[in-house]
Amino acid sequence: MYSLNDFENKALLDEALAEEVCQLLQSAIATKGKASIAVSGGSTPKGFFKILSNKAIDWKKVTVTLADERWVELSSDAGNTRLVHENLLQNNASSAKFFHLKQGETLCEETLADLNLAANNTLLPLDVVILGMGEDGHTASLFPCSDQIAEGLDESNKSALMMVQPKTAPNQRITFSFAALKQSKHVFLHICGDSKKQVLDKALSSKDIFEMPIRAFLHNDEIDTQVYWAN
Ligand SMILES: O=C(O)C(O)[C@@H](O)[C@H](O)[C@H](O)COP(=O)(O)O
Repeated sequence: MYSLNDFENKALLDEALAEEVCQLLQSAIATKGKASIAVSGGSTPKGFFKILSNKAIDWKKVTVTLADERWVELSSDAGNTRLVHENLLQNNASSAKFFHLKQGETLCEETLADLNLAANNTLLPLDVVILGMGEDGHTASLFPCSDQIAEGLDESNKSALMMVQPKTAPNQRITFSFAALKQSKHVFLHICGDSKKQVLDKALSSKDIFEMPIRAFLHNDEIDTQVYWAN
């Protein structure tokens, strides 16, 4: 299921989302002494990252990771790691821990097994996940038409992290599976602009998750996806 939170503009959305996430991370820290959050890359979240980075959170108790990453050099503009370092892991948030999804040179079975173990030991289930959405209805790197989409959307998938080779976008990816993301305590979908609203409306209008993987989050009764949208 989902709730739509709409805002007059992007700046108001970024403020509200950062405040909500701040409270959720503080509450997780108060309850269990630590918190974890997975964020998305892309062009949408930069303003939100900047505001969140200034929030008074005990950031050294927070582990930040990405919902997905391109398997490219960490310094590359094509990846999300640099974006997160330059915009979120700044100011107060510079003391947060960062869980790198790209570790090692090749994305082989052994690398994935190590990463899955480390993710299970350090940050899963996530307290907060902020998803983005592509024009084709992909979220994280769960791309429709990729050979890995059945595995990616399989609710009983034991692998939290998996390899995806999109057919419609560049770079091999590593992504959290739907099975892992759906365990997150709080799920947000952060989208801006008219065209994304149209994609959202299309996603809400029918239920085929393989056509639009974001539907897996919007139509699942066990997930309360908070959609944050501004024009
Ligand atoms: O790294 C990424 O690209 C993502 O995690 C991806 O799922 C993204 O969130 C959407 O493609 C939306 O991207 P935009 O914000 O650029 O529209």
